[in-house]
Amino acid sequence: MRVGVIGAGAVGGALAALLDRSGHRVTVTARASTLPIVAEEGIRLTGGWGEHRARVGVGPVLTEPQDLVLVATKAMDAPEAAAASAAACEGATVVVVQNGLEGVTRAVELLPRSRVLGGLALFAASLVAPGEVRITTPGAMYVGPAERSDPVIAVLNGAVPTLAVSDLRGMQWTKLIVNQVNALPAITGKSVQEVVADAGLRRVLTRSIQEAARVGLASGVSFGSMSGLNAPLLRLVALAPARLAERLPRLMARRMGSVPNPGSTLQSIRRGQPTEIDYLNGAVVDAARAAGGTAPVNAALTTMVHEVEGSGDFLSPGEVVRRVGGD
Ligand SMILES: NC(=O)C1=CN([C@@H]2O[C@H](COP(=O)(O)OP(=O)(O)OC[C@H]3O[C@@H](n4cnc5c(N)ncnc54)[C@H](OP(=O)(O)O)[C@@H]3O)[C@@H](O)[C@H]2O)C=CC1
Ligand SMILES: CC(C)(CO)C(=O)C(=O)O
Repeated sequence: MRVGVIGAGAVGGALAALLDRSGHRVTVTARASTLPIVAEEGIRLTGGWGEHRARVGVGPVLTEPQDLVLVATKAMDAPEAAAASAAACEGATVVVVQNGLEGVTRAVELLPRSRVLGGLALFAASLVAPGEVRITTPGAMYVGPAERSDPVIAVLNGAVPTLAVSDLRGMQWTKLIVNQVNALPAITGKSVQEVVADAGLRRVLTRSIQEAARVGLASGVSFGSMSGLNAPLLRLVALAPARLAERLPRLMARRMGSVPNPGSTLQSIRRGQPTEIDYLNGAVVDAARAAGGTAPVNAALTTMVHEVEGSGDFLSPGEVVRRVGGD
């Protein structure tokens, strides 16, 4: 199958390499200094799914028609990146592999001649250098709305464990809960596992998770089941005393394994790039407002990530706990 991947970063690079390994004809888009490196050396995959060097086609945009296209940029870059390759997406299935709530809706508007699906990646990937990706935690992809028998699910599942989902919105919200682990590494420079091991930061993370789960419930969301999280558990976590709810971040860190995971937001900070935080904790703040409430912990975390983006200076755990305030 002809597969195009828009955005050869951590997730796009990993998926491009895995699809190449399972025999597909893969072309990726890349910018600036990444393009000549991928053209010359391909994409190198290491870590939890083994080693592979993928020789893939590469250009600034997709020019040839594709059967399947994966959009794997950060949320704020996706509209421009997808529009630039729109002609090659005509008639193709486009899977927007992205965190946050809005990616699919925006892509449907931009690509009216494509079938657009959403993709939620539960694996953790680090872009260690241009064209080089390390899988720090292997995990599944959830794609939908789709049936189990959908040929696109079969193609993806041949490369990376992929499950079809019917209620994409419920799954996007559960992923938004998982992505509560992103902000604190971006603010402190620590891995997700280090954040969870720190008592003060773990308390802040627990409060942001509980707040996000309450906002989801107030918005009428029916949380999907993914990676040990499901609707009854998240309802329990939303209402439980903080001490009990702290078990959830501990469970999430355990599932991540021992290889330090910076998360995708800290990786942007380390590269001096803008982060996606307005689409993660920021989305919780927006949803709270739409439901007539507030989300002060998620708002404080969003503000602090933007501060670190601007200054490049990480905050100490004590400062973060103080800034988030009240228990
Ligand atoms: N990393 C992870 O472990 C996970 C990430 N995700 C989600 O997946 C999505 C992608 O994240 P991730 O792979 O980490 O992000 P990266 O920043 O590693 O990769 C994004 C890629 O998109 C490229 N890009 C940006 N704008 C354009 C454009 N206009 N045209 C072409 N390419 C462009 C970037 O190029 P350049 O290098 O030039 O900036 C970069 O290579 C995000 O929504 C993230 O939240 C989900 C699960 C896990
Ligand atoms: C799954 C997880 C938390 C992996 O790090 C992720 O989605 C991200 O980093 O954006």
